[in-house]
Amino acid sequence: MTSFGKMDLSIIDYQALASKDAQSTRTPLSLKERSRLYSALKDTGFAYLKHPRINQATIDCLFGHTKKFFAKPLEEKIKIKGELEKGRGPSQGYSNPAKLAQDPKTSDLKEFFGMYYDEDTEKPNQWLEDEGSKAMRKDLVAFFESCHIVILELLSALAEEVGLPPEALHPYVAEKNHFIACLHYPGTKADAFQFRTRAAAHTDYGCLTLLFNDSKEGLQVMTRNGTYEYVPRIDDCAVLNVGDLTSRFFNGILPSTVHRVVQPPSTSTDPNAEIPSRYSLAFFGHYNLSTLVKPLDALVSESSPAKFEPIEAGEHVKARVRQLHVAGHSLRENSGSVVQSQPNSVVSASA
Ligand SMILES: O=C(O)CCC(=O)C(=O)O
Ligand SMILES: [Fe+2]
Repeated sequence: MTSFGKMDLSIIDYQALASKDAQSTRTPLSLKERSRLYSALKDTGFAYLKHPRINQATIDCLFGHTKKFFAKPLEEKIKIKGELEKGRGPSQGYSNPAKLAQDPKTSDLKEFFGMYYDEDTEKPNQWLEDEGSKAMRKDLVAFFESCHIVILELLSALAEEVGLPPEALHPYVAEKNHFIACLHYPGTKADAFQFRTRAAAHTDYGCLTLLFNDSKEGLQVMTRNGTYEYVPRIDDCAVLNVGDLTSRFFNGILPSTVHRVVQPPSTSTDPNAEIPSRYSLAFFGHYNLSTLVKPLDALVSESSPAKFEPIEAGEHVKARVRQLHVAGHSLRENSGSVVQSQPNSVVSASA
């Protein structure tokens, strides 16, 4: 197996970033952390976010719920199978690309449970009815609310860094159009990774993503020179990354970076070796569907013209979801331009 290095991402302290003094003024420490956030995201599109209102005990408890959920028989889980006509999209409820996608031979080696804002009564989430699922719902709803507050704080920091008022981007996430994916990458033989990945190379398509992993690794981020590096999990930290639409708002200054999930490092490549399962929890912050996303005026000038045409957030997300659900695996924007032919990339998987 090709050996990959580790990515040296900045660790941003969320509590410092969010802090204010007794007069509700930003402390020097907060201002420093806010500008560190901006430069980290500008460099790589990724950063670690330490203590983001959500502690390790909460994450462990959520993993407890999702482990129980995924351990249920497939017949039970597909009672809430994600389907377009059942709600807001094909991933609201249970999805299993590895078994149920149109092309299960190249699809991601994963299954997941997805939910939107739980108070959406028009297109409600799908839940199983047992006691465990009720507890999972309650805790995921609380997690959703905490992540929403974190997204507001991060957006205010990014807005201020480019000279805008802190609330400038807040109206665009007011509808809480966010999406949570509880992910399970089942244990498998190493052989399975020969032509497939746990999550094929992709960018996230929305606002900002907060990702919480268990101790099993395998997340890789593409560097500027096109190679991949591992992003190991760090205790009490979420992995934060920029989605396509925030990248467009910031005229490409903040990149929406390609990433993927491959065979964990330091596991055997013997085709018969058992590779342990992995769980992760992704909060995909999203803009309201009707938000018109175009490079912020503050970042556009004669010397640095707009790099993107305006696009409606909902249209962009819909187009990406369509790509994803035909193939059953993640595809980056303009997927034809994934030029690497790394052993585990989407290119070799589908060639
Ligand atoms: O599970 C992970 O570590 C990353 C998953 C991911 O990138 C995604 O679902 O968008
Ligand atoms: Fe992702």
